[in-house]
Amino acid sequence: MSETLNPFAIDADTLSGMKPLRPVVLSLGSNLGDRLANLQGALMALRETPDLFIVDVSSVWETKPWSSPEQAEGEGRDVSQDPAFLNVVVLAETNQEPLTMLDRTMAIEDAFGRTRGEANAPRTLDVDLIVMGKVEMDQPALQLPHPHAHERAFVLAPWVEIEPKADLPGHGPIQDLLAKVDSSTVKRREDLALED
Ligand SMILES: Nc1ncnc2c1ncn2[C@@H]1O[C@H](COP(=O)(O)OP(=O)(O)OP(=O)(O)O)[C@@H](O)[C@H]1O
Ligand SMILES: Nc1nc2c(c(=O)[nH]1)N=C(CO)CN2
Repeated sequence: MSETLNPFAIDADTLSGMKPLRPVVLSLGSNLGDRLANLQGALMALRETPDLFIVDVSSVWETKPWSSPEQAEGEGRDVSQDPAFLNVVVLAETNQEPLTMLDRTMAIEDAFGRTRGEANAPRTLDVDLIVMGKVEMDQPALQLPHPHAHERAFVLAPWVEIEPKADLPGHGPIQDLLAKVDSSTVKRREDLALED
């Protein structure tokens, strides 16, 4: 039988260059400067990121500065007097590699005046990668899933709002995780929203 030409066929080279789309969850926070404008700008920059497709954005949440239990017990910075954060969670899909995404999110932080000093210091913009599909990484530059996500109400509450059935790999359903953390530290700001 003679071979017919299929105009929709994808050749082998193209196919091997195609990377799978992975779901990605990002946490955005700001507690310095014009917090809402910083989050809005970061969302626009994410929308302009090649090969990153925004699927959903949570409400804006006002959240108390969080620090790890060790830090709260006196090792490290006392964040209790720091200004409150505004936080949102963004769901997206990407075929970028995790470290490429990290480069991009750090460049976005820099563009919004982020300075890097002490851990948990007030910041104009923080963009954390929470999960990227099933990727597991444990390098200083990038840990996936984010090692503190399961204990952070400021991540879990906005995430549950837009993806209630999600699981955090290694920890289970995010609704159950949210039930275990102190939700009195986070409050949805019904008067605020990010624009598309
Ligand atoms: N999942 C991740 N998302 C973002 N950055 C990460 C992640 N895993 C490791 N990092 C690394 O963490 C470094 C410090 O980040 P950052 O200054 O934002 O820390 P932090 O916000 O004070 O604390 P935390 O990382 O607990 O949110 C970054 O340079 C980045 O390379
Ligand atoms: N409420 C709140 N607390 C934090 C936040 C944040 O975004 N929101 N980010 C931190 C470092 O990533 C540390 N603590």
